Amino acid sequence: MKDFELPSCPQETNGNDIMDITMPWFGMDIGGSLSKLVYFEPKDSTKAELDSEVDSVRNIRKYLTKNSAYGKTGHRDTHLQLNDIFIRGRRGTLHFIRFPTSEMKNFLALAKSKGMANFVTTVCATGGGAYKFENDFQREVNMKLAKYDEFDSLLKGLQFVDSYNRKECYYWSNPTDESLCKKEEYDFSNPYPFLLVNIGSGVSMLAVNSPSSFKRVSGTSLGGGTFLGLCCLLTGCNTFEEAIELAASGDSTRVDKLVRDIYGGDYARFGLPGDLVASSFGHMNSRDKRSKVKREDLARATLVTITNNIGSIARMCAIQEKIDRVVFIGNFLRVNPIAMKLLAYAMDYWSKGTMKALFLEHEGYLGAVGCLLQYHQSIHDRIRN
Ligand SMILES: Nc1ncnc2c1ncn2[C@@H]1O[C@H](COP(=O)(O)OP(=O)(O)O)[C@@H](O)[C@H]1O
Ligand SMILES: CC(C)(COP(=O)(O)O)[C@@H](O)C(=O)NCCC(=O)O
Repeated sequence: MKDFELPSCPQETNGNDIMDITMPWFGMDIGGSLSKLVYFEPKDSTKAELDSEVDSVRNIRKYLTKNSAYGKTGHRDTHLQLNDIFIRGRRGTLHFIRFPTSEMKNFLALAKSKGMANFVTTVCATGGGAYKFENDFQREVNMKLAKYDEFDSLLKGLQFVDSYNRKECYYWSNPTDESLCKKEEYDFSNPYPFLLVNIGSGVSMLAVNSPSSFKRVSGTSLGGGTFLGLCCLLTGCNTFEEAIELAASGDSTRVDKLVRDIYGGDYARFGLPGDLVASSFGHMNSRDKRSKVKREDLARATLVTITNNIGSIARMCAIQEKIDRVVFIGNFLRVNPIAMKLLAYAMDYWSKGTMKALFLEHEGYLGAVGCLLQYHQSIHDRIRN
């Protein structure tokens, strides 16, 4: 286990003093679709520390750790909880909480009602929402946001989480054979270089060469937000979970035009197999085919279209950067084995086995973790200087 040598949790009070007291430790990643909140709960507090803990802080800790649902839309992913984590010499538990960014107003009202405004004067935040909602945090709950870049945060979070969780990184073995395809652990202790593909609302691709050296090489606006948006339009579904459930029992070949629908079989000269999608949604110009298609088929075709497009761009970026390991993260992959297997298949098949698709258990929370770590580092630096 690696202690990242971060400071204990000093907190700026309203009087701008730096105090080392037991306060809630948060990292927030406010994305285009979901807000991710990571909460570090110290587990090594002395009796004196616990006795001196103010009621609001105790109430916040209890509220967050005893519940797994907050209001109608907030969730704690209890299966992702990490115990025995060391941050700046403090031992504790990391909790992972998410809510739709569209609920930010309600989140701020809840934070206010729990007395957060009285104690936590600065919260570390990353993602576009750290900029967009900065004034709302200040106005509604008197909180300052310490803002960190989302890609710096992602990479710091990735290194930290992977160093703690032996089972963090995995791949899908035998991706070209559905009956043999299964999830396997991957030793990511020697990771560089790798391509990081963050599939959030949109998609960003980073070539990562060392812990501190990366560049954003590409991106696409056809991402997780596009999948959900199109699925809602085409099927009338309302949630990501519903969209994935529909897709799981759908048949995309009733929607997509395949190579064999055009060639009658493979297009052998250029190695295009008959079951390859030639034209996504290509059948849907036919009134007859439209009349037979089900919501499930449309959801599946949407998922396949978006995923294959991301896989194809990722592969081209990996070739261009001469990288053979591609790590896919972001909440689009949450409860989404169909997409992961498709990406694993695409990387393996088109690279003739030379490229590997990797995945991470805390796929959607890396930015929030990294942001929490950076906040502690910067406070540490401020105290030292
Ligand atoms: N409960 C959910 N609600 C909304 N979108 C979800 C949910 N679970 C997974 N997703 C998917 O995750 C995407 C957002 O991923 P995320 O990594 O959180 O990105 P962002 O930072 O842009 O919010 C959504 O566009 C959607 O495809
Ligand atoms: C603007 C973003 C970095 C925001 O991140 P997100 O909230 O989607 O995770 C991302 O949506 C993105 O890279 N979009 C693709 C832009 C493009 O390269 O076309």
